[in-house]
Amino acid sequence: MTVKNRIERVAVIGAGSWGTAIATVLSRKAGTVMLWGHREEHVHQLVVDRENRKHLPGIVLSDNIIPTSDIRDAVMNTEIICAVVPSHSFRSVFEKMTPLLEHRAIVVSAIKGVENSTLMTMTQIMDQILKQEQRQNDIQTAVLSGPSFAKEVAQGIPTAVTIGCKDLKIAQYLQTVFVTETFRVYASTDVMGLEISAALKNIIAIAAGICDGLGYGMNTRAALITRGLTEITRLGVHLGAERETFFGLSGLGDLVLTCTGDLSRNRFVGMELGRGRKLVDILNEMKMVAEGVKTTKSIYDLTRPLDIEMPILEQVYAILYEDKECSLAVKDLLARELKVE
Ligand SMILES: NC(=O)C1=CN([C@@H]2O[C@H](COP(=O)(O)OP(=O)(O)OC[C@H]3O[C@@H](n4cnc5c(N)ncnc54)[C@H](OP(=O)(O)O)[C@@H]3O)[C@@H](O)[C@H]2O)C=CC1
Ligand SMILES: O=C(CO)COP(=O)(O)O
Repeated sequence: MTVKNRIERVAVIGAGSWGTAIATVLSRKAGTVMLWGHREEHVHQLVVDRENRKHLPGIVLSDNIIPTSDIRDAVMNTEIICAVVPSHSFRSVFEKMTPLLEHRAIVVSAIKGVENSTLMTMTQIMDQILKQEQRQNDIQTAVLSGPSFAKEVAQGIPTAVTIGCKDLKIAQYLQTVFVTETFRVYASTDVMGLEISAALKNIIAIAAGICDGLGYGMNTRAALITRGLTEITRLGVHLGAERETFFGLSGLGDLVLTCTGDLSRNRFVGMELGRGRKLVDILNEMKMVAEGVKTTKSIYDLTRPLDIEMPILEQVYAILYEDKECSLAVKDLLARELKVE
């Protein structure tokens, strides 16, 4: 039995689908799980209904999950905090949170994205703010990533993820905190590899969705997953990540899940684009975040000055931000100069 380390109190910052699912996992391990949401009326609804109707319908919140809209209340007396807000809102949330963190707290990002304005990953944002607040030697940061649709995790469907921290001992401690009978956790020290693979798989999932929306078949999807993985690995290794990470749960694992799974919001955006709809209309209708849209811009801006070949990224960028026709983008990908694999 691997379900170890029952702890008193943990906090989940972000009451969307993934935050609520993680709270459900942690509720089996912790005495109290504080679940922070940014909108008071949503938190009130969680308190009254004991269900997140908007983001994770059908899952009953156990009694030890305490929804709150007061971030001080959420992080007070709490050693482990899991951050699960959309990447574009993380900086402002973390800025609010930092002065309130207990001495020696550990903040685990379960967010998959790269910030538009700074091109930073979530742990880079944390490191920057912690330094500004002179708390870099006090607070530890980590990442949770892997193939994990919120709905399936909350339903207790067997799932495996990876937790990364530069300090292996802390990653191994967090393993024991998050693991349950159905939620298996691996440890890693390759924080950059986990964050880059997690963010970039969403771009490839949009591409896979586009091809599905255009009516292409399994051959196309398999090619995209394989060449997408090459592209993600190329950038990750350039940024200092370990090659092996891209063949693990956060790399190949999440790429396969998101490029093939009907629950993926990123693949959904791609499918609708492939069917001919406009991005703005698709996003306006969605209740949840599709991180790949913003991340495509971040990674495009990040790689432009670098000499790194990212052909799928470039085509997804052109479709999302330059209104390129989807079928023309696929045609251009296929017409590229022939290569050695
Ligand atoms: N869902 C999944 O299966 C998985 C998601 N992830 C990652 O988790 C992260 C969160 O995604 P997910 O929970 O799915 O997204 P959702 O869209 O389901 O929920 C996002 C949550 O963040 C809230 N939010 C929006 N803006 C802000 C803000 N400015 N400040 C604070 N909170 C805000 C939303 O509130 P409201 O809607 O009420 O405004 C909502 O509660 C993403 O990076 C995603 O890639 C990772 C693995 C699995
Ligand atoms: O990251 C996810 C599963 O691991 C969720 O993917 P989507 O954001 O595309 O739904």
